[in-house]
Amino acid sequence: MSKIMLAMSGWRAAPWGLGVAWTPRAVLRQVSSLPTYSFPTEVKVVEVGPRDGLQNEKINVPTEVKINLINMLSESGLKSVEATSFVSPKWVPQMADHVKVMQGIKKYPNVSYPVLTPNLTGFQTAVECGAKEVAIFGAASELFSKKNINCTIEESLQRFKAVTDAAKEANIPVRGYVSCVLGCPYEGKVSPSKVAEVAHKMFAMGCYEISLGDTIGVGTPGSMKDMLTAVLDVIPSKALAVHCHDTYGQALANILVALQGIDLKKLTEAGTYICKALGRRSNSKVAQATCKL
Ligand SMILES: CC(C)(COP(=O)([O-])OP(=O)([O-])OC[C@H]1O[C@@H](n2cnc3c(N)ncnc32)[C@H](O)[C@@H]1OP(=O)([O-])[O-])[C@@H](O)C(=O)NCCC(=O)NCCSC(=O)C[C@@](C)(O)CC(=O)[O-]
Repeated sequence: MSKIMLAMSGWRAAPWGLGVAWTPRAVLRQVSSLPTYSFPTEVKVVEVGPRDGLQNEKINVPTEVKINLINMLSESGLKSVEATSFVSPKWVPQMADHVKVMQGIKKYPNVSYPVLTPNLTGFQTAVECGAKEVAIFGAASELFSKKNINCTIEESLQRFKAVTDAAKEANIPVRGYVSCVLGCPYEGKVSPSKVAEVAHKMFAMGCYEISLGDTIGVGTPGSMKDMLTAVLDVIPSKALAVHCHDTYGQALANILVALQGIDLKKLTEAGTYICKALGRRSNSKVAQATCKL
């Protein structure tokens, strides 16, 4: 009984509306009349715990522990493990051991180990340490950009262009993160069109994949859908990923919306689609999904 009550309260906004006879049979009838959505047949997991999780740890996690963690994650079957970030140790002391981490981990042949590189300095050091994939990280919010990487969005794009140009030369794939796609801790609401604009610029400069970050976990399935609809106007879904922090317990619901994609106009045009996705919780409660058309 309590389960039914729970389900009923959760379904109040469902398409059939309020005022129906809420018997278990009625509930089942309504569920079976829901449109059926396709789910992905393939899921790509980008494990970000060693970077996004550990960058927030207040205690100093010893380098050896990080290396062991990354090795164990590789052995677990993951194909992509974000290992560290080549950022300033003054800004993020937790990642100050990036050289040792990158040089200390076992590089399994079928696993990629992307690292964050905010500028050319970081890119060059990362490559010297053996990085074969990098990620640049921008934001759809001016204030977040300033507080995170100490420059405006426009300035960040210029720095990223230098990185993507160098990466092209070195034949190194680049992922692009856009933070604050569903809300900013400083500016509040962020418009889907701003997200689409920044994402498109990063895609146009050569990122093979754009990961859309709900940095503070304020997104909901509704805002995720609106944002993705705007971004899908300018970037093909095969090049999109979502990165959902689970701060308010919404990450899995938001990922589900991204995966279903059925209501998103570009996805409905496709006869079949493969959606690569992931959902996970790390120390910092991160979940990330990547959808491929
Ligand atoms: C971008 C900078 C470097 C600009 O920082 P800055 O202070 O403006 O840089 P600068 O060019 O003026 O240089 C200042 C000093 O930093 C050094 N420096 C310069 N670049 C590097 C580098 N790459 N690696 C190491 N050192 C560097 C540089 O050599 C110099 O050293 P000094 O002469 O003072 O001794 C800084 O703001 C920074 O490192 N920020 C990192 C922020 C960060 O890592 N945030 C967390 C990751 S983003 C995230 O978590 C979101 C994401 C991706 O998960 C998605 C989501 O959830 O939304």
